[in-house]
Amino acid sequence: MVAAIEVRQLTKTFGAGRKALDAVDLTIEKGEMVALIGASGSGKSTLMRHVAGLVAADRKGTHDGSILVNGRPVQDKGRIGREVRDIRSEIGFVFQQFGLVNRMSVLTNTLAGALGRLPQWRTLFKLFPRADRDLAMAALARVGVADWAYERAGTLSGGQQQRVAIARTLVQKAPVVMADEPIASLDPTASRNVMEILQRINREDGITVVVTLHQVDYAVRYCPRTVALRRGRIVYDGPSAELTPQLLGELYAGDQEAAAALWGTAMQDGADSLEMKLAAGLV
Ligand SMILES: Nc1ncnc2c1ncn2[C@@H]1O[C@H](COP(=O)(O)OP(=O)(O)OP(=O)(O)O)[C@@H](O)[C@H]1O
Repeated sequence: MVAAIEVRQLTKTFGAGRKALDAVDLTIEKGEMVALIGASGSGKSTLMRHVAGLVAADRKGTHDGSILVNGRPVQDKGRIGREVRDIRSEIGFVFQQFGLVNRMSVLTNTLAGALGRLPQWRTLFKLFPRADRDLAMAALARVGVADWAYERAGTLSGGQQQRVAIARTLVQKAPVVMADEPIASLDPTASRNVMEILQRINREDGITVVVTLHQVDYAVRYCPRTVALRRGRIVYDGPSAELTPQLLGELYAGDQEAAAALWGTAMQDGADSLEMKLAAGLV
């Protein structure tokens, strides 16, 4: 079976020789829900941008540096593929800051997901076919914000706006959703809600979901598999359930602040958190 995302030997150097990504190999099968974790600056967003074909990897060196999405080449040896716009239409993007047009209605923002498959004259006049309007309303109902369909997007709470962003990917009919820190600006309740919706579209629709997270506890709770990055290299790729404070302490040895931050809220609310931190060598 063709993988949803296949990254081979991807290396990206910025500026004076600092590798933001260092020979990254990663295969994500269709229908998986994968967390991408790592401290600030570990390369999560850079990897996402490469998969989206927004940034080209290094050309030099011995690395192959290729990325396929649904078997189609996003980039190869530092060159962005010719079909990249078309491939990108198969990826739904969700960002930390929602990426909605605040002054437009929630419904119009959701319908924007259909733009890629409509002729330009329709999009210019915002003439969306009935089927897409129905699809958008159904998507908004699914994420629980249908009652706000005719409100301006900017008036919604952060959690509601993020749900609209997910509804937009449903209208896009994207088989792959890449969510870059979708809960970083949200409170715990809204965060759980957004993660539950991502989990639902993964389980019910078979949509492949890749989500970057700062905190491991959300990865453990919602994503069967976690990929951990450190300084541009994959230091863990396996079941989220096997991630323990001890293991994180080992993975991020010498960077205790990063390990402690990644363990995050799970550390804060357990009565045994000090013991756990001690066990992990974090204090
Ligand atoms: N356009 C750029 N020019 C120069 N350096 C960059 C650029 N983009 C990213 N970097 C560097 O690449 C490294 C990885 O950054 P990246 O944003 O991917 O990390 P991240 O894991 O997503 O961090 P965060 O969790 O803070 O978003 C960092 O050292 C960053 O400074």
